[in-house]
Amino acid sequence: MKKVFIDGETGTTGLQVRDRLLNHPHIEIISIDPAKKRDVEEKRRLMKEADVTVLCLPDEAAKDSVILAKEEGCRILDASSVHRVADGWVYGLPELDVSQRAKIADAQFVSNPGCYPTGAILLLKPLVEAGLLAANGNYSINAVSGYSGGGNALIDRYENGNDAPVFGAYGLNFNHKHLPELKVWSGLEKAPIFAPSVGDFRQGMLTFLPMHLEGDTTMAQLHAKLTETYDNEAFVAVNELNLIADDAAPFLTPHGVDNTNNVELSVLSAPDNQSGVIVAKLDNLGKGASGAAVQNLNIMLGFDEGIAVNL
Ligand SMILES: NC(=O)C1=CN([C@@H]2O[C@H](COP(=O)(O)OP(=O)(O)OC[C@H]3O[C@@H](n4cnc5c(N)ncnc54)[C@H](OP(=O)(O)O)[C@@H]3O)[C@@H](O)[C@H]2O)C=CC1
Ligand SMILES: CC(=O)N[C@@H](CCC(=O)OP(=O)(O)O)C(=O)O
Repeated sequence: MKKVFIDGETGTTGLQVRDRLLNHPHIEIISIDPAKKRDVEEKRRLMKEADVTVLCLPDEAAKDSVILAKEEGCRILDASSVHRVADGWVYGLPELDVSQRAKIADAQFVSNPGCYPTGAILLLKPLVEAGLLAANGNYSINAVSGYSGGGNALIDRYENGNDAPVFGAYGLNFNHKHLPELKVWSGLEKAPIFAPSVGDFRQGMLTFLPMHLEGDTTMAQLHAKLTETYDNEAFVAVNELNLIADDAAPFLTPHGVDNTNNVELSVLSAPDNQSGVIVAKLDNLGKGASGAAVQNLNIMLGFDEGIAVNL
């Protein structure tokens, strides 16, 4: 058995990592006494005992725990957004490219991706790398998330408050914390315009990339590239190309992969085959957080990466 300490076990992400690991045959969770969850020396003791510590903490608290891990030489998987483009850290998106799994397996420090970037990077990276989308292009991404993406505070507002909007657009200062990882790991030269939103549903997420293609590139080519790229990936499915006729417009919802580690990519082409939308669907708490965390833990600890990734 390997031992995992979840620092922040009672938060939204921490609880879901714990619930998944309770079904893991080769991992034992070592828990902190709730009364001591902010006690630095107790954290240090558990980190030293654990094979990997998962940080499910607000950003500032995650930085403090990383200082301890560095002092003790412990392995960390950080679910916060602090280290996603930081030196010395490996980006925990195994499907990023063929070398990523080996990097995750060998790393002392792995950063779990943000929920929105997971969908957007899976869409953009292979298309930019193949030259089908320009690396220096101007892109706009809009997205909608379940309210659990805002952690305990937003969950409380939606489930116990009386002022939560059915729908709200935010991030409109164009400085969302996910922009750096989105730009770097998609291989873009300029950060996209990113307009996220939240709706009155607990979990689920859609990330949209609308586009007009340049030159001879077609939506069918984008679809073929995505299909080829993720052909052998267990957690990324590419739907059939949807060439939209007037009477066949799909109705997309953020649901269908809730509580799983799965991502569903769709290419929706306008009849001209040179404009349309590509879309990623995932569970912000699943592949967007806790499912991805367990997948990364499995890779770090040498287990089959699909063990216990779904609730
Ligand atoms: N929710 C989501 O969809 C996703 C979240 N994340 C990331 O995961 C991390 C956690 O987010 P989330 O689970 O949503 O947040 P929550 O607010 O739901 O949970 C954070 C938890 O950390 C605890 N905590 C705060 N400070 C400390 C500390 N110094 N030591 C120990 N525990 C502490 C909190 O306890 P208390 O309640 O007592 O303050 C709470 O239980 C964040 O960095 C977030 O960016 C990543 C991907 C998706
Ligand atoms: C609805 C909502 O508030 N979502 C969060 C992102 C949640 C997430 O996954 O981001 P991290 O992994 O970086 O925490 C936000 O936009 O800040």
